[in-house]
Amino acid sequence: MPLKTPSPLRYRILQPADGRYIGLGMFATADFDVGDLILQERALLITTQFIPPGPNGYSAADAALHMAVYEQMLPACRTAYLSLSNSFPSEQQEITGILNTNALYIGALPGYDGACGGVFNDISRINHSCCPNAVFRWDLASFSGQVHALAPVRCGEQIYLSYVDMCNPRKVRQQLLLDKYKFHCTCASCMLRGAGSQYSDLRRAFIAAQAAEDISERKTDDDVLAWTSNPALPERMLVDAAEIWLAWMLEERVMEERLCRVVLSRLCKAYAALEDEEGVKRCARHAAALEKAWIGHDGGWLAVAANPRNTLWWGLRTMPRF
Ligand SMILES: C[S@@+](CC[C@H](N)C(=O)[O-])C[C@H]1O[C@@H](n2cnc3c(N)ncnc32)[C@H](O)[C@@H]1O
Repeated sequence: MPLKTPSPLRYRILQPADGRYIGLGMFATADFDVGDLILQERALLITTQFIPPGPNGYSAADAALHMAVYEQMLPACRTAYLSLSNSFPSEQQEITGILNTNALYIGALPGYDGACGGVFNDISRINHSCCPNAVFRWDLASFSGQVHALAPVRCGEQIYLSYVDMCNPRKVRQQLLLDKYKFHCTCASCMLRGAGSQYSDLRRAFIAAQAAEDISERKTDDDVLAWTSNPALPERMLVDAAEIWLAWMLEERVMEERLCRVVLSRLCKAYAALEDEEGVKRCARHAAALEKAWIGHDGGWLAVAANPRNTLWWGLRTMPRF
């Protein structure tokens, strides 16, 4: 499939003015809403060996593979590749150091079940934040990498991805980033101190714990049905709890994919059961935007937002029972 990157480009690669990041970063030159495509780009290089390597670095066979892939690149791609940053100057070959610093996870490709990584001319310039405003996804149909907004991004703001699991507490994230990517994270979340930092760690731990629970769609349906059929349970019991989960994920900018999906689905169903049309629309639109960022399309949520009264859950809590 052809690429869909908007023309002219709606971002620029610049040196961050605040000096907090090493090297360059990507900045928005337009406003983006949640789910909007910021850019789409084919990789300079794709390799079947995904980084980072084990504690002993890459084997000689890995290094030979990197060299073989590099040698197949077109000259213009090689020049672009060599101009990317290298946080591993001690690696025996520069090509491997650049790969370590810049590869993004692509996952399996048809014909190869292992994990692949890709290096990109522009996407690999995106700095890390533990409270990112964008997400990377591999789009097989166009054989390219896509970056979508995960939060509203205003013109002039820097675009960030997360390189590590954001549910970890600050200290663990910092150590992971130092070990795997050789930098001290200076993102807004890592700059929090004292009670602010403790509160952030607590909320992330809570998000991780919830995500590890049985939060399947089936469980959601069982919970919503149990609540609709028991008038003794408080009317806003389900929505109040789910709104708190959602608010914490939004405030931390930790949009844990599995948990977000279930929380928004739970909210849509509970609001429908309460005949709260605006509640369903708001949550279904949010779910549609996030799905666009994660899977490339709205996942059917726009149809729910367009017609909340058509859902199976409509009025289940408010209608008289026989
Ligand atoms: C994929 S590159 C990102 C683009 C890079 N800044 C450049 O100039 O090409 C990753 C490197 O950028 C720097 N970097 C990324 N995020 C950072 C952060 N939150 N704090 C400090 N340095 C960061 C580190 O040197 C890291 O190894």
